[in-house]
Amino acid sequence: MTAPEGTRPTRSGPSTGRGGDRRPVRPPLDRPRRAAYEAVAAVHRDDAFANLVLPIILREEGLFGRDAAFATELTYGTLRHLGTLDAILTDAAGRDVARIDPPVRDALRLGAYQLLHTRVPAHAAVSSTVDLVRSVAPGATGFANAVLREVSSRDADAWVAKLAPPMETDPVGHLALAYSHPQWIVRAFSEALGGDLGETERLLIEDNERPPVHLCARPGLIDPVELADQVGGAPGAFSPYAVYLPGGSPGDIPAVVDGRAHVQDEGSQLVATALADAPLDGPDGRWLDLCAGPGGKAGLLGALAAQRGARVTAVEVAEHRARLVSLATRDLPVAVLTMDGREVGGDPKLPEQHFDRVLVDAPCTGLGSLRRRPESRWRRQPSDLPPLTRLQRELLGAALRAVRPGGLVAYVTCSPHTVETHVTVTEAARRSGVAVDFVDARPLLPAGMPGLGDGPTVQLWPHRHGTDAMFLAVLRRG
Ligand SMILES: C[S@@+](CC[C@H](N)C(=O)[O-])C[C@H]1O[C@@H](n2cnc3c(N)ncnc32)[C@H](O)[C@@H]1O
Repeated sequence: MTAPEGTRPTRSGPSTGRGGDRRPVRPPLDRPRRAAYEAVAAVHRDDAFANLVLPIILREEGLFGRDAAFATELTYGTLRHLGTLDAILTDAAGRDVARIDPPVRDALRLGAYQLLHTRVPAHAAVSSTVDLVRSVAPGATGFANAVLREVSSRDADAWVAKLAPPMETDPVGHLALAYSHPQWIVRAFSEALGGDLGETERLLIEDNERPPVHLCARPGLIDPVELADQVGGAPGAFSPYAVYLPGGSPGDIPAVVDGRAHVQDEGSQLVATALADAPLDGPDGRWLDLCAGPGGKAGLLGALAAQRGARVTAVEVAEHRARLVSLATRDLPVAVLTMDGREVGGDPKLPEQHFDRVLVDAPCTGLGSLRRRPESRWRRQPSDLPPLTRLQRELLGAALRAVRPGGLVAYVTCSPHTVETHVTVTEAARRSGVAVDFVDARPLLPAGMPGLGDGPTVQLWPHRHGTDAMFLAVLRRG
């Protein structure tokens, strides 16, 4: 495709001099867009994670403050909206995006994102993207220019109206295209929300928002109101330990540096606290975190355990993640074991019927935190579910062996997929061979918290509670 007449961007850069060569001097590629391009390209080329690769690129480029924020917005926004952007680019280019040279494709995605989802003026979005294409694929500037002119001929809503199937006949297809999620994930969310398409839509919208940063003021170490004052934030709506951070880098906060607070979604705080606060008869000194890496919940449980004279055993199979647990729980009564949590009963360090409270924060698809990992919705596949659910069942089975009679097990996922939540819990309990009762988890969450459903399990939601979509089931061993 060649650029139609009159669609080439005009340039107004300073001239190189009088008379002679009057070609404009091109401004150097702007560094925030270059950084965003490098991050998006690394995600697609190297399977990188945006949240890991982008900070490195920003540091290498020396980008801070507003420039870093702009690069971050472009990177995360482009990756979140990728499905919709690709459908639009396919239409605008007259060929499947899969058939566009990858460097040009990633540049076009960034350009289309700026045109449709930011306040960047159209001429700036087009010309900066063409500059970018010139630097990565000089022969493709005319093509890029023409595609972006076509993209800019409609706004985002008009593109959705043109390309999405009708909501009435194909609601999943419509929502998937309109809100840039794979169809199988839209279907899973809708099922977990009881088929309520209006709520499903609100959830998808929330998934495309920049997530807030929550801090956990570790109980007994720092008062959350004091922490909120220090960071210019606000105490959380639900968790007694949550503080909402208004901006800035959490790593620069003294209380985070010295271990009195850590970064943790409020939903994660709530499920860990629910286990710690659930009424329990008999001894209460031995707590177990069976899937502890990188240590967020172990940090909170450790601080609560310190106040109550209990000790936490934190198990993590991956060595580097076990090291992170040790760091996150230094100075707390937490012993870290690097081993497979399924070895309960097969290793003297993990005896059967020994622990009073057990947390299984199981490995899962992470569909409940898509806001935080912008590329993960495109990486995850339905085929991930069978091996994950088998592991979840085995870990929950191990937890039910580890807990003493009368003791409590909390099963937690950061996914609302019913196969990872209800199906896993029901199946693991059935296969465990021990008597198990479901404890109603709703009263274990703060009084007055809305939208907790019919129990006994609890599903938190970004659009209802402002948290990740954490699932919680609490089981008592008979
Ligand atoms: C959802 S993450 C846990 C998050 C953690 N509780 C926190 O709050 O920071 C699940 C963890 O389980 C670990 N894991 C996976 N299989 C395991 C196994 N068989 N035994 C113990 N840990 C396992 C993973 O390496 C991962 O760190």
